[in-house]
Amino acid sequence: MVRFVEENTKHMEKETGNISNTDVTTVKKKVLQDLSINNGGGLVNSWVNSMRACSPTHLKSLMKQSSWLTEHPPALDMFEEILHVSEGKQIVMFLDYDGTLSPIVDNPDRAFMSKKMRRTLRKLAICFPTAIVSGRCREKVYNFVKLTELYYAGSHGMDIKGPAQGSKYKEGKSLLCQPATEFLPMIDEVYQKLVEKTKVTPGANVENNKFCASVHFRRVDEKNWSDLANQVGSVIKEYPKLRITQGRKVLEIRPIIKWDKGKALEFLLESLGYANCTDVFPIYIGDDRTDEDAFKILRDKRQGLGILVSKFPKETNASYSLQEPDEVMDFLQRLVEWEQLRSGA
Ligand SMILES: O=P(O)(O)OC[C@H]1O[C@H](O[C@H]2O[C@H](CO)[C@@H](O)[C@H](O)[C@H]2O)[C@H](O)[C@@H](O)[C@@H]1O
Repeated sequence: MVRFVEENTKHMEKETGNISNTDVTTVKKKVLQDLSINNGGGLVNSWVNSMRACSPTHLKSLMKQSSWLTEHPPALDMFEEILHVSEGKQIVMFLDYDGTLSPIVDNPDRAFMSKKMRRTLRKLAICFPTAIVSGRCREKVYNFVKLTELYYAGSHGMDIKGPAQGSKYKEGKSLLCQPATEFLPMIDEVYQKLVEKTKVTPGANVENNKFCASVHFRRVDEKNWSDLANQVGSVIKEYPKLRITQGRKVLEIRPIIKWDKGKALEFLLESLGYANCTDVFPIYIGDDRTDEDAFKILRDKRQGLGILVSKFPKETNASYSLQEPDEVMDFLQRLVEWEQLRSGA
């Protein structure tokens, strides 16, 4: 196990140049977390247990809703305060897709966004630079959203593209960032293997997200979760350059490079000309564990704010909460109305 951790850490060093001791520790921690899935046996259950632990009933009993809401107040109730702290700063919007703009559904191919949400997003993108940051591949999330005037960061931020047209925030040159292109053949290969390996598990579904892959547990009977996690582990253990992270009833298989939704947020702010600016106010709204990387960046930098979409108390680096996509839409709509009033548009 030690050798595996060392090899992955070395690989990270190669990928990212010189990294600090803190980074090395973080990577080792990540690799060890991955190993708890990859090594099979009793360890594979740690992921399944973690997924169960994330279930609403368990979370409810762990944390009291009322004290959680005190720590992460509803963003709609705090709207005026949020506007107050953003005063004089350029708001930049970052939005996750699944569970934030569209409701969580059993079939990932049917996670449609409402027309009203699309209309709101279109107006939002006129008011502020707006990016969608998703675990899905960029093309897929674009096909759901269908707005050319937005920035899209697909595959957990590993595939970033600027607006095709219609955005007043568009840079002169076209923006494209794909830090994991060398992994494309590997992800393709792993995707095929995962499809083959998991087909014995009823309800399992593997999604090819271009620079990463998702194995869905949502339609799998809970008694088969350990089997499915074992199948995934048995494929991934042959690929030390890949790691596994957990989303909502999904395992995400991605390159072990130092890139995530937080890095994507930083990259986009820099591309928009707001690197190290004090007069920028990024707002990131997301519902997933993978959004925590972005919430953490904002919290650490004391810049802007993160809003977690959740009906139940959860450990989070976000400052505020919204319960569901309908509340996200109300929040975005209020932002639009406020900006239109403010700018006299
Ligand atoms: O970053 P996101 O935009 O939130 O994408 C994360 C994953 O979202 C999708 O899966 C989730 O939503 C599905 C549809 O509602 C649901 O069936 C699944 O259980 C959720 O995990 C998407 O299918 C994945 O590829 C994304 O990685």
